[in-house]
Amino acid sequence: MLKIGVLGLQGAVREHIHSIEACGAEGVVVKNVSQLEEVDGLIIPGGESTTMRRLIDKYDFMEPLKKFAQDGKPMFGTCAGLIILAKNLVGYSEPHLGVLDVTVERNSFGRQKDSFEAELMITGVGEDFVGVFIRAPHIVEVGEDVEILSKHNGRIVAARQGQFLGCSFHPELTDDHRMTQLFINMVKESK
Ligand SMILES: NC(=O)CC[C@H](N)C(=O)O
Repeated sequence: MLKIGVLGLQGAVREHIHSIEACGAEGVVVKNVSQLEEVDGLIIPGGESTTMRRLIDKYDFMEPLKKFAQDGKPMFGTCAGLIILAKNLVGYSEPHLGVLDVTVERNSFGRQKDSFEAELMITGVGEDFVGVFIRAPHIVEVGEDVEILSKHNGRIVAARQGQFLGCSFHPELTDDHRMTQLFINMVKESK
């Protein structure tokens, strides 16, 4: 059985585990660096990227996460997780992991729309995926190897570059597990 880890330092961890299990894979809450060796792919959940980064540093996850990426293992960042994966962040001089070749702007859907749902057309997933956006970031620009998978009101909200997948919304907060399945398929292909 495929083992999919969810970085368990902060954020919407349990919901991702539930979604992974609904797709027939094993979900592992990754709280220790050594657990990275057990998993075939890793989800970095939504939450608060600055807090998550602080905990990544505190528990010495930065180098092991970079190695996980260098080893070609698939990674999926959702919302704050997308911010953690991105190579460039608008208004910041340094990225966090900096592995997915996109530029991301935080909290970029404006105050009135702090949280909202929108039906999305997502390549490889479907035409009617309900995305839950919570103080969501969006992708401002993508590098040339990056495939844009979805846009909402002209803004890029999902993209893939080889082993890396990122989205602005929270795919784990509905009972529609197609986005999680897309990632699990990437993990299968990488084995
Ligand atoms: N739902 C989320 O993950 C919100 C992300 C958060 N606004 C951040 O900048 O980290």
